[in-house]
Amino acid sequence: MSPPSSRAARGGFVLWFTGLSGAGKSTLSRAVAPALGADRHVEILDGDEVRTHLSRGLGFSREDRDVNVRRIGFVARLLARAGAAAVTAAISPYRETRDEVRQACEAEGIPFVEVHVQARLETLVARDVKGLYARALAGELPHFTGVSDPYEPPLTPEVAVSSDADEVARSAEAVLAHLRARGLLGPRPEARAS
Ligand SMILES: Nc1ncnc2c1ncn2[C@@H]1O[C@H](COP(=O)(O)OS(=O)(=O)O)[C@@H](OP(=O)(O)O)[C@H]1O
Ligand SMILES: Nc1ncnc2c1ncn2[C@@H]1O[C@H](COP(=O)(O)OP(=O)(O)O)[C@@H](O)[C@H]1O
Repeated sequence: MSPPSSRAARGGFVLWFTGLSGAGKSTLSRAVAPALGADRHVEILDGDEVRTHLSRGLGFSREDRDVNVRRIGFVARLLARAGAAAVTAAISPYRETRDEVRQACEAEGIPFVEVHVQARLETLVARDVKGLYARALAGELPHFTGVSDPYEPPLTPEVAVSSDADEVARSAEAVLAHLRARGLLGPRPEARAS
């Protein structure tokens, strides 16, 4: 196994989006991904997609969510160890479990960047892309995050964006600016040219 310094030289990191269903995790992960890939491989581990493959059969109890989040964290860590930008987009509602994944990454020298994608419940209910909030509010979906199940927001995320207040491009730029400031991304293309 190679030492952490050579991993860091290849530039792998974990970019972890967390937030309620419909807050914009997938949208933002897709928006930032092209900018991450200039000099490294990029993979997106999307909650919905993971649940059709890696976590097929898991439900939404605390135990099942924790298994799901730990699996996503494990795969993200392997990808980052190999030099990729591993982008994750799962609700990941429990602080302790997210922090466990963070610690496992940081123990190996892998940067872990947590992005809280905030949105007011009323915005999500109005959006209701999948019709799940209507069902949850009608009592038809028990354990629905933010309605009938907990969501523990990060206390000190590296980046917090609000999809109520900001356009996708502005939120994406906030994430990319943080990555640049950390030295995880090259300069903007126009800055490089000048
Ligand atoms: N009870 C309940 N609570 C929350 N979400 C539910 C639930 N049932 C189904 N869904 C759909 O599953 C998606 C969330 O899966 P995740 O893997 O991201 O959740 S978790 O991190 O394990 O908590 C989530 O997708 P996103 O909207 O992409 O977040 C929902 O579409
Ligand atoms: N500022 C914004 N940031 C992110 N998504 C937004 C924003 N404004 C509207 N949306 C819309 O909200 C929805 C978010 O859905 P999605 O990205 O699948 O959320 P999640 O992955 O968190 O469940 C999309 O339909 C997206 O177009």
